[in-house]
Amino acid sequence: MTGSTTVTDSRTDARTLHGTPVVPGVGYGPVVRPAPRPTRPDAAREIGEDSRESEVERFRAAAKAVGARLQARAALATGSASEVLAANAAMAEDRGWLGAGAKAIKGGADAAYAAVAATDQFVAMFAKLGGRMAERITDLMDICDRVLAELSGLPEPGVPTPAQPSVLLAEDLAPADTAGLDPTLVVALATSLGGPTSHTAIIARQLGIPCVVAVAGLDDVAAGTAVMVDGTTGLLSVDPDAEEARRAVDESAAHLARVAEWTGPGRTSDGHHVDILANVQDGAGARAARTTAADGVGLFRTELSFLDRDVEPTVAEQADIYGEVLTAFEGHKVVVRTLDAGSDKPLRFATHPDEANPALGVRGIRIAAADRGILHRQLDAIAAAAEATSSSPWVMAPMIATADEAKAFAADVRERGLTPGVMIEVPAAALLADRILEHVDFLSIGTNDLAQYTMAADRMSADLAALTDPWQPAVLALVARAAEAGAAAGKPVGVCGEAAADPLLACVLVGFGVTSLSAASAAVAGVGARLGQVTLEQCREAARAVLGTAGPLEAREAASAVLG
Ligand SMILES: C=C(OP(=O)(O)O)C(=O)O
Ligand SMILES: [Mg+2]
Repeated sequence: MTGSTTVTDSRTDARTLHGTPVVPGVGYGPVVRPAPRPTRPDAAREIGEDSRESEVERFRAAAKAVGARLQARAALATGSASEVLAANAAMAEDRGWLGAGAKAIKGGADAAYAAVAATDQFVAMFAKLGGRMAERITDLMDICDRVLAELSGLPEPGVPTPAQPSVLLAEDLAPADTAGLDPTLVVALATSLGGPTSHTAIIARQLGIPCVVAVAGLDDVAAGTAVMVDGTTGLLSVDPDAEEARRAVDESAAHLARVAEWTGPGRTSDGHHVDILANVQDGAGARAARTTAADGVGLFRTELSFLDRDVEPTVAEQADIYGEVLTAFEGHKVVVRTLDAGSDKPLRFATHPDEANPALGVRGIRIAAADRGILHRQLDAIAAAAEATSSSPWVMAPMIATADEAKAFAADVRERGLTPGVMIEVPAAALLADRILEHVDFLSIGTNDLAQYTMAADRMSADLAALTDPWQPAVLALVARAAEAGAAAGKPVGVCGEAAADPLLACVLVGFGVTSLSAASAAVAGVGARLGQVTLEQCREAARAVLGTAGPLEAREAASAVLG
């Protein structure tokens, strides 16, 4: 039940695939695909004594080619992406690492095995040193894979950096892969797996790359084929008419440019104020969000800053990172979420290992139940960042299920002079929102997980994408209940899940009584512009209408009928 089909466009005879649209916009170009990681040899191939010198040369030449390629990319990239690529290029030609490889070859090993042996040696050393050195492990393993691929004549592993604007197709992408994408070179993105709230979708939205997920038949589209991805309709056309495709890209860009002219503040056409905020994951994201009309940050996903860490960052390191976001939005509202580790966002230093069912396991605030120290150190870091930047961030906990959890969290937050709130993303919390509000100052509804847990459907599953649709009336009924509890208590209730990034649904949420909408930077203007076209009464009428429907399609239609 994917809701995805394959049809033939009779006008162009192009093959059209259907998926779930997640980031609006149209991109057209040749397909690039991530290359698989090479298999690491676990035993050496014996090299005869008289061939060892040339084997050393082969090893050095492969490392040099990898370094040169990374260096060339660094020269084309800008900002931190360029710095990271240059540092990795230097690592490929590190004398210590090359020396360790050459030594293994002189001992009789082949170049591929020597690359792995040298890497293992340095990985062990970096792990022992810890801190910043330990963070280089992933980079070094990546260099090793690239050298192995070069030695075997295979394409470079991982997401390629295309030479021309291209469309990236993949099964699914890790957050680390998508975070480094250059939107001028990857003009659209489509995956065969992943739901509308998967992190591929979230990061694509942050980068403003048109994106469609859960596309059936995608795996059959070969690299190099010209495709057009429409992130508004969810259609992917294979080999479309080139002229028509270019026209569609231009029209979509013109539409997005008109929307981008929206400058805020967030309000309905009759002046009802709604905070339109941005979701960010680090300082760079916050600085980018600052260039939009966002009134502040409604969700700072702190865990995304630490996906590549093996060990918990120190309080000082954390404070620096949080301070960057606070500085970018000086004088504005910033809502910091404490670590939401586990399940689809595993952190090596905070995730409970070996769980049969991680989405229902020890994730989010539940980690603090086992290790309160990790939460306290993070709150200390947020308090230190607040003091250093003279700001007053709001702080919220993910995955709260009970009023007692909210009470304990609020006490820890207030102790540090900060404002406590919680996320509503577990149905139990939505149902008892009134009792939770006795302890905290605000709520923020995470519709991504709320949909997952309400519908008992994995948010990462392409097969279940129709169930995790935030337009599901059951999910919306819980949102309405939490918003009502907030209105009764006179406390703000925001939405920071992907529902807030859908301009039509955003109006419905306002109709429920939601006081702020937080979406990826790329979605801010679209949401603000749409809200400015409707009255508060229209939003309320649309909200009443969707609650009377039986399914997401009917709910969308009911809202469109009222909101236009
Ligand atoms: C905002 C949410 O949190 P995340 O997507 O990071 O789990 C959510 O669940 O809606
Ligand atoms: Mg969540």
